[in-house]
Parts: sequence; structure tokens; C-alpha cells
Amino acid sequence: MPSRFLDAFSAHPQQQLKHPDFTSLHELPDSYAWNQRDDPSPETFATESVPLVDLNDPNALQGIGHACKTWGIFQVTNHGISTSLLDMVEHTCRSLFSLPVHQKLKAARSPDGVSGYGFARISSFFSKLMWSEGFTIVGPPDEHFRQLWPQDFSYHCDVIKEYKEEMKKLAGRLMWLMLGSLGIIAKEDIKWAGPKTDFKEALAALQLNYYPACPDPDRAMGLAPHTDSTLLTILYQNSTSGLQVFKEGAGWVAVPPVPGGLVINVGDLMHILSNGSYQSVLHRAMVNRSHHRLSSAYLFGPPSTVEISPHPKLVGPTHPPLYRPVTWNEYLHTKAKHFNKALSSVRV
Ligand SMILES: C=C1C[C@]23C[C@H]1CC[C@H]2[C@@]12CCC[C@@](C)(C(=O)O1)[C@H]2[C@@H]3C(=O)O
Ligand SMILES: O=C(O)CCC(=O)C(=O)O
Ligand SMILES: [Fe+2]
Repeated sequence: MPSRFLDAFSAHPQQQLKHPDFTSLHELPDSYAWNQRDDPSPETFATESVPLVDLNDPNALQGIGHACKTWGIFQVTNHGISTSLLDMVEHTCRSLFSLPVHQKLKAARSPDGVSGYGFARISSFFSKLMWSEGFTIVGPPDEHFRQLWPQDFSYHCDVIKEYKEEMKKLAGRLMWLMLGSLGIIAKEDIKWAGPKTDFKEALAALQLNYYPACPDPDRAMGLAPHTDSTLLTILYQNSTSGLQVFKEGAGWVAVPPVPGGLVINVGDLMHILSNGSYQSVLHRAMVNRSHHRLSSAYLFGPPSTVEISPHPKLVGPTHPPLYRPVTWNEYLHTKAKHFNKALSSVRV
């Protein structure tokens, strides 16, 4: 992984927070009690639901285009990722987060680093703590995994490496479907997709999330509302629901787990590339009183020094570019500094 990608975080070191042992908390400490009025809108019982696309369906391209324009998120089935691989990833997550706190802290994310165990990067923008633990993987997981599991780290490394390879292939396929729906179909149109149009040089981060069962779920927040700074994100969630997305006019809408399904969401860079056609979706994770929840997000983006700008095919006299060119590295810097105002700060 080129160091430039990591630079984004060294400029904005994250304050080290103390990790609790969630299992020892039988009441919600005040530091975890969120004021629900912080929400962009009160909770509503939405009648709409996030689109579901079967990737084997000949109309998948249209379905995806429509979902990206209206929702910025959809679920997919028949995506080609085997259930056994998803089960193995879930098992690795479970094994990781159930390690004793002192063991997990051996692989703690350093204040200016990106990989390792800790609170979500966005924590510093909120006065309350989130009811979750995270583990971020950028580049090979070996070093951190050796610290976590001195005996069987190589098994877990293999699982994560295979998962990242499979996710990269799926992300490439989804990129062409999303772009195709905007009329961007030729490989010359996206030069950095590489000679085999397989996005081989693309970068990605893997974020493993664990949301323990919570004694007071209505006042807690698993992961605060945010958009991803990616082109697209592929999210696997276990059978416990918790993910919600914000939709204009509908409020917060739950994204229930679909057996064997994956959640795909549009990130900020795709919003820029599509010149605003595709929405990067605001989402959050809620917690549950009796069940813990696991999720893994594959955060997919371009090579760190490639400039992303509104695609020339989508720009014209009546459609001026809405954003200036920005590299992923630069955008992550902006996000680390301005958080939810990052997108508007690159608007022309
Ligand atoms: C490549 C990425 C994308 C990051 C930063 C870096 C590594 C970890 C990602 C996340 C994962 C959790 C939500 C988020 C908002 C966070 O706090 O860390 C993401 C953030 C972003 O999408 O901006
Ligand atoms: O756990 C979830 O459902 C959401 C995770 C997420 O948004 C992220 O890791 O970026
Ligand atoms: Fe996210």
C-alpha cells in the first residue's frame, strides 16, 4: 500500500480513547447516551424499502442505475461470493472481537495510522461514544493478526486475503454496472481501470465492525451517521439488523439482512464521478438489546493518486461540473478534517 494513502491520517491524528469491556457494562454510561435530537429527522416508520437487485437478472443494469439515483444504496443477490467464504469471514470477526480487551489492544490502531483495532475514525466528530468496536485493514493483515493470534494467525490472514480478492472482483463488476447505467461503457472512459478493465490497481480498506448487545439500545448509537469516502462499499451484515439509511422524504429506513445478500452503497467519490447523478447515502448502525451484530465493509476506491472528477461524458454546456478533481488521498484528508462537510468543500 503506497504510504501516500496513509498520509491522510497522520495529518489528523486521532485521539486515543479508552476501550471498555462492553460485557462488564450493565447500564448505559452517560458517555454513551446519545441525544436523539441530534438526528437529521425524527425516526419514522418508512413504507419504502431499499431496492434488491438479482445480478443474474438481465435488467440488473437498469435496476442498479435507478437505485443509485434514487437511494444511493441497494442489496444484491447472486453476486458470486460463496456463503462458505462469508461464513469464514464472520467466524474470523467473531474470533477477533471475542478476544480479551488486552489482547485486542496489542493490535490497536496507532493515533496517526489507519490499520488496527479501535473506535471508528469518525468518533472524534461526536461528543458521545459509539457502542461498537472496529478493526480496519489496509494492506496485508499479517502484522496485526500475528499480534492478535500468535498461534493461528495464518488461517485468519488467508480468510481475509481471499475475501479481499473476491471483493475486488465484485467491486470491479459493480463499477461497470454502475458506470454502464450512466452510458460510460468503454474501457478508454476509465483509464485507471487498467488494461484488463479489472481495476487491478484500485485500493481498498476492510472495516470489521462489532456491535455488542446493549442494555439501553434506544439511547445508544452503534455507528454515527456518515457517508463513505469511497467509490462504492460492499457491506456484509450478519443476521442481526441495525443498518439504517437516510432517505429524503422518508427519514431513516432500515436495511434488513437478506440471507446471502450483500449491501452496496454509493460513496462520495462515485457521487463526484457521476457529477451528482448518484447519491452517496447517509447511513448509520443501531444496536440491539439481546443480539450482538457483526458487519464487514469493503471500502473500494481508485489508486490513491488518480484524480477523480465529474466524468467528461456527463459534463456539457447544460451540465457544468459540480466538483473539482480530487484524489482519494486528498479526499480522505478533507474528510478527516471536515467530516460531513467534505463533499461540499470540493464543490466548484
Ligand atoms: C479508506 C477509508 C475509508 C474510511 C477511512 C479509511 C479507512 C476506514 C474507513 C472508515 C470505515 C468506517 C466508517 C468511516 C467513515 C470511518 O470512520 O472509517 C470510513 C472512512 C470513510 O469512508 O471516510
Ligand atoms: O455496520 C453497518 O451496518 C455499517 C458499517 C459502515 O457503515 C461502515 O463500516 O462504513
Ligand atoms: Fe459506512
